[in-house]
Amino acid sequence: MTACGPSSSESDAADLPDDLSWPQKARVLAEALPYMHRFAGKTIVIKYGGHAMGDPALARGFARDVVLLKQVGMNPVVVHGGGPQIGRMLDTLRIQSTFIDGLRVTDSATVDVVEMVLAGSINKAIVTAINQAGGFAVGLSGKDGRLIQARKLTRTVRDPDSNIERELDLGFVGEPCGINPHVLDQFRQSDIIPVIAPIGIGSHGETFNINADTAAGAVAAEVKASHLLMLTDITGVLDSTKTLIEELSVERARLLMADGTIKGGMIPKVQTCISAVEAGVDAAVIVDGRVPHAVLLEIFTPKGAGTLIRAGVAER
Ligand SMILES: Nc1ncnc2c1ncn2[C@@H]1O[C@H](COP(=O)(O)OP(=O)(O)O)[C@@H](O)[C@H]1O
Ligand SMILES: CC(=O)N[C@@H](CCC(=O)OP(=O)(O)O)C(=O)O
Repeated sequence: MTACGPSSSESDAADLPDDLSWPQKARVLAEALPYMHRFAGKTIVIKYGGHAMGDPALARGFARDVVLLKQVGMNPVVVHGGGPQIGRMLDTLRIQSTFIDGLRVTDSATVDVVEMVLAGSINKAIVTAINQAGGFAVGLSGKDGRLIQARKLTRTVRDPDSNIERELDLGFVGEPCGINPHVLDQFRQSDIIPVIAPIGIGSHGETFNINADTAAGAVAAEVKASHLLMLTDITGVLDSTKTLIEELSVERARLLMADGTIKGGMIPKVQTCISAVEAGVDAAVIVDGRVPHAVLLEIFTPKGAGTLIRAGVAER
């Protein structure tokens, strides 16, 4: 390929505060070596949430982390969200939007905007950032190669007064019912980093809006990822006293959702982590994306930056 000029991968190294001496930096690198060996060849699915994307320096740091994972022999797969960005576009277009349990009720006008924002501007911004950081990213939505096949999501609620169940209609909100692994297999063999927008394709060609956490979990389960990292804008799962829970068993997670301690956008995140570890993903971690290089911290150090959920006994 003909080069058109330098990428910014070297020039933006000074984006983040430099608070380590050179010997400390050398030690960090040396300590990362065993993790590089352990995770070489493993697939790491990273869910990059809309709230974690706000700060340009952090976004550049994220892109560099992803490139570094690929460079040292891992197989990063990025699945992104963009809820706040969709919300802003809907506001501009004066389209009202409501959420039920963290899911956007999606009518036909809304699904067009969701696809435009997710598969259009956000997907391309992330692809550009990774490529600027020296990587080779390719953007896809779940429609490309029928990567994410989806069906309409149905939700039932029980009326507390009458105790009668009724079905809620969330419109074009979908749930993944099949992931085409061949598409991602092609990338695993190459230097390409896939960046996936959580748009699903229905059996009749309909477009479905899929919560990005759910999409990331389905991808992680299908590709048998070793790690699922969920980058968000909070330190992790908080208990009722607002204290960070560093390790969360599946049982306790279910209790905290039932008693309302875990609510809103954290519900699909935690449900996704549970499904992922039950499907064989070794570790699902809700990570604070506001921490510079949160991905590297989580993968290359014994002390991660959020809440770890894994089947069996969790240790950290
Ligand atoms: N128990 C909890 N612990 C932490 N965050 C929670 C909890 N319950 C609800 N939340 C909310 O979930 C939000 C994360 O979900 P969301 O806004 O959808 O993030 P993203 O855009 O990264 O997917 C947090 O910012 C917080 O407001
Ligand atoms: C069904 C549903 O809620 N879809 C989400 C898709 C984007 C998303 O999940 O983005 P975050 O990860 O940034 O929240 C939405 O419309 O906002």
